[in-house]
Amino acid sequence: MQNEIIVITGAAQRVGLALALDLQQAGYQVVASYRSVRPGLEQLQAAGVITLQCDLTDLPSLANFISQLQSLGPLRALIHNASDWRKDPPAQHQSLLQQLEAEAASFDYLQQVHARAPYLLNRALLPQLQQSEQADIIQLSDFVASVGSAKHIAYAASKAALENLTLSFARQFAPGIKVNTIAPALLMFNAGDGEDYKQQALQKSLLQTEPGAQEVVKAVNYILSSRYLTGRVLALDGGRHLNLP
Ligand SMILES: NC(=O)C1=CN([C@@H]2O[C@H](COP(=O)(O)OP(=O)(O)OC[C@H]3O[C@@H](n4cnc5c(N)ncnc54)[C@H](OP(=O)(O)O)[C@@H]3O)[C@@H](O)[C@H]2O)C=CC1
Ligand SMILES: Nc1nc2c(c(=O)[nH]1)N=C([C@H](O)[C@@H](O)CO)CN2
Repeated sequence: MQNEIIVITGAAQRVGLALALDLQQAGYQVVASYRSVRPGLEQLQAAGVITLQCDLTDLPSLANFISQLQSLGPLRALIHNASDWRKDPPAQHQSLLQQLEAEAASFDYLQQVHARAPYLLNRALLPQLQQSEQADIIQLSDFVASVGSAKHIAYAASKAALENLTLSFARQFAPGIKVNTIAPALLMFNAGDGEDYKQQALQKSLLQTEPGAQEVVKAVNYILSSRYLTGRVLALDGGRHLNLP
């Protein structure tokens, strides 16, 4: 694995940061994309991770990111981690048109981050993934892609689109490239989450725990090491699917 290149999107904080640091430490050369400058950037750079700025919804920015990656040679893996967990807009706009515009903008934006950018990156970087003896595409989805959501309907739909990409790309890119998705339920709370919210969220799964980023790190390492897993969505959800009334 020495110096094999792994690209991770949205890696300046939280899960992406933990993944980038773990894989760099394991001997890969990690290339991390970031949108905003976060404290994690310094940690990445100190560890030797190559950091590239990109807004994945902006096509000129994405094109610039892809051309920087194209100069790097063979890719061992591409990990689609970048994500925006925004709620559906409230019904508060003055006119019907304004309401539709707000909802359409949010819907389109989420499709761009979670489905369009992975679709474009997978296709553009295919020749470099094919140059690796063994290559992986790993996508980060969400438990709600399979059951829907009350307040994050557009987010859940965009993650469902991402999960569907797993199927087409796994078929198209086999046998050289494995394509898998990880679908976590709660991993990490956000700063500002209150105690009541946390208790409610914890009780949604059978295991009732906040597992943290390392759970994804372990799942990614498992997928990278497997020679027989492709086209699958790996559930990482504490048994949330069985927590029925
Ligand atoms: N955290 C959790 O409990 C759960 C997470 N997941 C999934 O796991 C993955 C990691 O989660 P988490 O660490 O919480 O993710 P975050 O919400 O912390 O987002 C990761 C990064 O994505 C970046 N990003 C968002 N929009 C864009 C964009 N348009 N262009 C480029 N980068 C962008 C953000 O950049 P910026 O810093 O600029 O905001 C952010 O740093 C995600 O795919 C998430 O959906 C699934 C279920 C539960
Ligand atoms: N991109 C993100 N996706 C998700 C987040 C997040 O912070 N960023 N958080 C969650 C929640 O943890 C949820 O699973 C329970 O509150 C879901 N997706």
